[in-house]
Parts: sequence; structure tokens; C-alpha cells
Amino acid sequence: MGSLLLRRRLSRTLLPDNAKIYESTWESKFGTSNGICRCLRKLGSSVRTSKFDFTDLTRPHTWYPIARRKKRNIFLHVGPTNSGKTYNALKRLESSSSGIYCGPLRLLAWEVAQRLNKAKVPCDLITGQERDEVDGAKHKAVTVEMADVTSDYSCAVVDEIQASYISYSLSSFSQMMGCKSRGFSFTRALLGISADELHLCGDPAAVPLIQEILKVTDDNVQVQYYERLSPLIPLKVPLGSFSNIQNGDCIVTFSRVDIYSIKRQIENGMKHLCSVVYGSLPPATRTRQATMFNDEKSEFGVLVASDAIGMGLNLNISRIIFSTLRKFDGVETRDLTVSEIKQIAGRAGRYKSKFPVGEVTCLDGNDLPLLHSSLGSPSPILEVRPSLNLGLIRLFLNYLNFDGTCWDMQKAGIFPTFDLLLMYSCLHPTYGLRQILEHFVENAKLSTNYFITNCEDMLKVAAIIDELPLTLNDKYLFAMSPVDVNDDISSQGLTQFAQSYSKNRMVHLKEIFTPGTLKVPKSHNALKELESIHKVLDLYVWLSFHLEDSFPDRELAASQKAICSMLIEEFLGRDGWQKPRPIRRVPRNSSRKNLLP
Ligand SMILES: Nc1ncnc2c1ncn2[C@@H]1O[C@H](COP(=O)(O)OP(=O)(O)OP(=O)(O)O)[C@@H](O)[C@H]1O
Ligand SMILES: [Mg+2]
Repeated sequence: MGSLLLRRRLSRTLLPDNAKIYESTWESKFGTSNGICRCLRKLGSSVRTSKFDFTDLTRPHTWYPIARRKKRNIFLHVGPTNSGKTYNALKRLESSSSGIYCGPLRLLAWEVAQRLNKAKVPCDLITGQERDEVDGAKHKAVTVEMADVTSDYSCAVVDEIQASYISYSLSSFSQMMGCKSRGFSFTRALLGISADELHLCGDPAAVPLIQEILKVTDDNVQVQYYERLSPLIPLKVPLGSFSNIQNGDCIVTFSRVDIYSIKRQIENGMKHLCSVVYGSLPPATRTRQATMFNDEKSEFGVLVASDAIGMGLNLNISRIIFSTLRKFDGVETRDLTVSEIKQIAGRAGRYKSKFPVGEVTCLDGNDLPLLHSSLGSPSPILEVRPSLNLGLIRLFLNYLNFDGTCWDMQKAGIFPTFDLLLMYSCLHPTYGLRQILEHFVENAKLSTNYFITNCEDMLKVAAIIDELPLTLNDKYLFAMSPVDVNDDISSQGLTQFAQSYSKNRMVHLKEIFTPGTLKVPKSHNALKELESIHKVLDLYVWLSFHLEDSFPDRELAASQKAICSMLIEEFLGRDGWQKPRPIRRVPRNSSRKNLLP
């Protein structure tokens, strides 16, 4: 076969989400993946010298032929927090004959599935760690990574769409984008979902980029701007002391240690009990903590939370109190951006809730000027030419106290999928996954609207698993898994799973944990360890959905996860001034002895 024919086939075939559609064509021509590699290697120099460039990612909209066959009606719902964007998009979803909701968090997908099922619209819940299928369901609520780009829907909703873009290196969404799959999953949903109506909800700052990206898709795009439904009042006086805390208050701080320290200080006053919400709490625990806070009859009337409340949870907050306006973002301790302050502050005062008017203030009076100026700033729009020096821009923005969101520097995340990397690897058969990723990312060609999402975490995992006798496919899977590489226990869990899998193709949970790992935590370090173990169990469940035969203990992992959450919640309950309550019963189909080998 000549290189021209090969090129034509590749251009139709290798692109990420076409893989399934053209799989049969490939297999009949070339056999399996190995066959593809053999074929490419045989063609060797002719492929290498041909004009086909595997690293050309300049036309990602062509990766989704099903969506491209359609002229989609796209509605951009944009506005501040609490303005009814998601509410209106969900109304459309609910009244459609089939549909899909894609959210950034499992909690949001849960909430939507619950809401639709309650409204007698059967809806499946699908996340990396859950498959809850409902009879006759034509609707799905999924985390954005699970967005289905191979089916056709009447209506689709992609929530918090701003997570798909980043303002180059100055992102106010760095937390989202630091997560390896987030950005490109949103871009994939935006370009790839085939639906008559596609509703995108998010920040107005995302509008120009999305309009620009959609210029080439031939879709109809309409923008609907929203205003906040309930007032938000910046207070002129700081809280000053925790003795001034009231029910309905939410104290925001940015470290786990500070969350527990503030909880203790408030509870020592013997007037209030605090729920806590922060990123590394198991999702189910977060939901229950939020529910306790929302429940008027519960004693937990105050919330101490990190910026994990900025997105997703529906909370009945009367007043947001920033304990600080600085946070460590993984690299440096910096002032919060305007967007971050607005997003978090906007959580106070929910429309039609017990506290329809929101208030916001700081613990320390010195922080009030920054809070007030940020809340008073419009969404920042800066004309910054990309050729300008980034360091200077950063200084300039800091000086002006501007958010770093600048149109010229906004880009949507994108990442090569396995099919592309496989093709690339065929031409470099001696490379491990790490080298393939590094070389691919280094050589990738992108159009101006896109950037390749940060794959540092993937590279860390690749470095570990490249040592093991695994196929590229397996390595890619482990590298894409939701492991927290900055958490030692989580990383060790992944390493053990991968080692065990490479040896026996069978990974039992009992072989992984040592006796006594799961105990009621007695200290904050023990609590942290339990949170990490929960992450490992979550990872096991995720792997069990991808390598079903090799990870057979999903049910055990799920019951251990439930016990982990219970022990954490037990700790949270005991941590207050309330008398310790007895440990709640273990769920019926989980057995405590199962925790120990
Ligand atoms: N027309 C409406 N009738 C009744 N309740 C509404 C209406 N619009 C919004 N709400 C309620 O107001 C609250 C905020 O709405 P929603 O979650 O849609 O805001 P949002 O703009 O998506 O906010 P965020 O940016 O924080 O996600 C929700 O509790 C929602 O149920
Ligand atoms: Mg919303």
C-alpha cells in the first residue's frame, strides 16, 4: 500500500474518538493494534518521510464525525454564580426525549441524576467510579470525562464550561487544570457531543474563546446572559473574632490544617458545631457534611470549608467569611484572583433558600479593601498580545490586582488520546510511555485556540510503570487513572496495583492492604491517612471498570470505601464538643472483617 493511501486512512482513522467507528476497517486491513504497528514499521521510512504528521492536532473538531454531521443549536448560559444558568439548562434537559448532563464533579452528576429521577425522567448515573443504570433511561448524568461522543442526543448540558479553558500560566482555574484530564475532557465534550441542543453553562469570560472554537463547526451559537438572582452584600466590618460567628456562616480557608484549627476554635466557644468541606474528603462525606449544614434541624449550623465549595455543592450559606485572601497554589502563596473571590463569595445567599440575601466579609479588617475591590471589578478583559513577556504581564496584573484572564491568552485544553500515541509509538518502538508523551507533547502542532494540558502527573506515573512489563495500552490506562501523585499512599497503591497486574493479571484487594490499616482515626495524621486510603480504594474501583477481569473485588472496595467514609465522619463528629456518639452500623452488605486480610 502506498503512503498516500495510508495517509488517507490514517487521517480518517487515527483520530481519537473515531477509533470505534473505524475499528472494523482497521482490523480488516491491518489486524489489531499490533498489526497497525507492524504495518507502519514495514512502511518505515516511507511513513516517516510522508507528509502525514501524527503530531498535527490543529483540527480537533474533525475528530468527531458524528457531531460534525449535525448542525447543533448551541446555547451559552453565562453569568455570575447563583444566576440560574444550570437551572434553565436542566429544565431543557428534563423536557427532552433523550439527553446527557456532563458536570465537573461526581457530586453534581449525582445531584442531577437524583433530580431527574425524582421528576420521573429515568436517568443513569455514570462516573469513573459509579455505574447506576435505571430501567428505560434515555438520560444520563455523567462526569465530563465520561461524556459520550458516539451517540446522538436530543439535548446535552455541559456545566462549568470555563474549566475547558485556561489563561496561559495565569489561570484562575489552575486547580481544575492541574488535574490531568479536566481541560481536554471539556473540550472533547464541547466539540464531540452530538445533540440537537447543546447547553453550555459557565463564566462569561469563556464566551469569546468558545465562539472562536465553534466558528469551524458550523453550529448555531446563541449567548444568554444572566444576572444574579439574589443580592450579595459586601459587609463594611470584618468578623474580627470567632465569637461573632452565627448559624449559616461559612468560613473559607485554604489549608486542611487551618480548617480543623478553625473548626476547633469555633466549637470551643460551645455555641456552634461545624461541618467541614474540603477537596480530599471522600465525595460522599462531603455531601453528607453539606447536607448536615443545610439541614435546619441539625446542630451543625456553621461550615468551615476550602475553595472546594466554589463549584458544585448547593449550600444554604448566609455569610461567607474569608479567613485569608491568600492561598498556596502548589507553587507559591499568592493573592486570590478576582474570579476566585467572586466565585467563592457568590456562594452566599441562595435564591429561594433560607438565606436569600448573601453577605460577605473577612476575618481580618486588613483584607477588606482587596475583597471590596475584587467584588466591584467587572470581569477582566485585557488586550495582551501573546508576544509580550509573561513575567512582565504577571507583574502588571499583580500590580493592578487584576485577574489573569486575558482573551488573547485564553486557550482550550487538548490532549492526544491513545490512538494517536499508539501511532506515534509505532514509529519509535524503543520508547516507553514517558518518552512517547514527552516527544509527542514537544512536537505537537496546535492551532492558536488550544494548548496541550499539563501532563506532569501522567509523566510521573509513566516513569513508574515504564519499568513494568505492560503493553502501551495498559500503561496509558494506568497513567490516565485518577491517582493523586502528590499523595504517597495513593501513589504506592497505584504502583502495587500495576506491579501485581503486570505479574499475574489479577489484583485482589486483600493482597494490597496490611492488617490494621483501617482504624478509627485518633489524630489528624491518621485522618489524612484514611483519606488517602479512600483514594486508593477509589482508584481500585476505577480500574475495575476498565480491567474488569483483573480487578474483581469492586464490591469489596466499595464497601471498604463506605467504611472509610464512616470512620472519617465519626472522627468529624467526635472532634466537636458534643459527647462522642456510638459508631454507626456498617452497611448491610459490607463486613468489617473484610477490611483485613
Ligand atoms: N427560575 C427559578 N425558579 C426556582 N429556583 C430557581 C430558579 N432559577 C434558579 N433557581 C435556584 O437558584 C439556585 C441557583 O441556580 P443555579 O444553580 O442554576 O445557578 P448557577 O447560575 O448555575 O450558579 P453557579 O454558577 O454557582 O453554578 C438553585 O438552587 C436553583 O435551583
Ligand atoms: Mg451552575
